[in-house]
Amino acid sequence: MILALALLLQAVPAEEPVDPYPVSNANAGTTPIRDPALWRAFHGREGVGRVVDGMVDRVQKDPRIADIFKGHDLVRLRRVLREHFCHVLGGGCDYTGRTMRDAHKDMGVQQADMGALIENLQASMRAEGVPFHAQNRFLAKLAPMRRDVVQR
Ligand code: HEM
Repeated sequence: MILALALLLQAVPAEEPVDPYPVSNANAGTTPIRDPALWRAFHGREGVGRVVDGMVDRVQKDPRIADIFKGHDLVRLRRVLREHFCHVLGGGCDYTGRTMRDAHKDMGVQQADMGALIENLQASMRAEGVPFHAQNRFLAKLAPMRRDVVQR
C-alpha cells in the first residue's frame, strides 16, 4: 500500500515552489463573465483543461515564442492557467496564481509574442470546437491584460 502510494506520488509531476504572495481572485486581472451559455460553449472544466493543454503544447512548438517558456515550471503553468481560464469564463474556479504583472515581469514579452500566444490559444479553442463568437468574447476579456504582460 505504502509502496503503491510512493509510486503514485512519483508519477504525478511536481511543481516547483514560488515566493509567497497574497492569493486572491483579484490577481486574475479581470472579473468573471457570468453567462452559462459561454461556459457550455467551452465544454465546462474538461473542455477548458483541453484548451489550456492544447495551448501550452502549441506554444512549446512555436518557434516564435518557444524559448520564452523554456526553464519555466509548466506543471504549475498548466494548473494556474486552468484556474484562470475557468475563473474568467464563469466556471466558478478560484484563481490561486500571481497577478499578470508579477507573473510576467522581467520576461521581456513583446506585442508580437502576445499575438503569437493568442494565435495558439485560438487554434486550441478551434480544436475544442468552441464557436467563433464565444472565442472572441473570451479574447476580449483577456485583451486588456496585455498592458501587464507586454514590456516596452
Ligand atoms: C492575456 C494573455 C496572458 C494571460 C492571461 C497569461 C496568464 C498567465 C498565468 C495565469 C500565469 C501563471 C501565473 C503564476 O504562475 O502564478 C502565466 C505565467 C507565464 N506566462 Fe503568461 N499569460 C498571458 C500572456 C503571456 C505571453 C504573451 C507569454 C509569452 C509569449 C506568456 C508567458 C508566460 C510564462 C513563460 C509564464 C511562466 C512564469 C513563471 O514560471 O514564473 N504569457 N501566464
